[in-house]
Amino acid sequence: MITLRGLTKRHGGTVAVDDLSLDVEEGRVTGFLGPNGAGKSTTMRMILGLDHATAGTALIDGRPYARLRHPLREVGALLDAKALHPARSARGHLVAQARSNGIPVRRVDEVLETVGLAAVARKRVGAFSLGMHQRLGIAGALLGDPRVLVLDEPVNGLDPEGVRWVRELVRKQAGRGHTVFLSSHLMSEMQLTADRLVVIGRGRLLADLPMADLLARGASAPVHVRTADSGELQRLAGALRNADVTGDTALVARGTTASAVGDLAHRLGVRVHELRTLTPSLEQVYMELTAQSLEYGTSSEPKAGV
Ligand SMILES: Nc1ncnc2c1ncn2[C@@H]1O[C@H](COP(=O)(O)OP(=O)(O)OP(=O)(O)O)[C@@H](O)[C@H]1O
Repeated sequence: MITLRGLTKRHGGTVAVDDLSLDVEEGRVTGFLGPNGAGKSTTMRMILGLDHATAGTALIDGRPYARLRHPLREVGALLDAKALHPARSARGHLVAQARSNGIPVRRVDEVLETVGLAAVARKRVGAFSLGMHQRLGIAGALLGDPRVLVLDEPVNGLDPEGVRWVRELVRKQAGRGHTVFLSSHLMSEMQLTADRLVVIGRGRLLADLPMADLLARGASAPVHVRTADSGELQRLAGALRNADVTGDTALVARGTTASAVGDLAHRLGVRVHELRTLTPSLEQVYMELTAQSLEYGTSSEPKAGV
């Protein structure tokens, strides 16, 4: 379990992390979301003892990182996957990490196998692709089979198979009762991976909820409609204030409800062949939640809804 209490980090006049208190519990995957510059990496660096907190505490199973006897056996981390010596081999990196943490070297070959790098174990890391760097970073995090994993954008640069592999890996770790805390900007992937979400903006906590509760908090779920023919669809689309036509006879309406759309279709004499409330996307809910706290936002106007 990771426990943050009043965790704060200031860089001169910039408050990177602002009085953050939360528990990242074992047995589940907790997603860590926030716009660029929200303070996710800084929070993770403080958990891992790489940045000193200006105020507050970050504890791993009740102790600060600096007081862990065998850090790699208690917490595995992936922060900046590219920060590796380019001339060393993948295996060389992991062997050095294993030796300095009292981990048997045979574990290195196990994790290289787990992350799919066994065939390139003796290649120079300098020649690795971004995806291979990520896999090697994850191998390092898994080396000590720790009960806590802190992963900063682990799927960054991975192909779809790699993304899915990370998802299955972290779900398996949580299934073993381990604590997984991971950040990502890929909302659709986060929706599939995380049980719980922590959202921050400008260093402050915006939400700390189970996934289902966060999705339910969204303004409204989109409504899918299919009509009998395209002319009727056009009539219905013209009468809705916020609708995306998704096919000849299909549209998705936002900011409304299935009953309101059904009533409207009835009034217009539009024959509805399908009417369904869709699960709101995490992306949509996240965008609404963080709209006020974008450090580098664009100025597009939010759409009016009916
Ligand atoms: N060493 C530093 N000196 C000054 N400011 C810093 C330093 N490190 C981070 N910051 C600032 O702290 C804030 C939080 O940065 P951080 O990298 O933690 O955000 P993030 O949520 O990880 O962003 P991203 O999604 O872009 O990785 C930003 O405003 C950043 O500019």
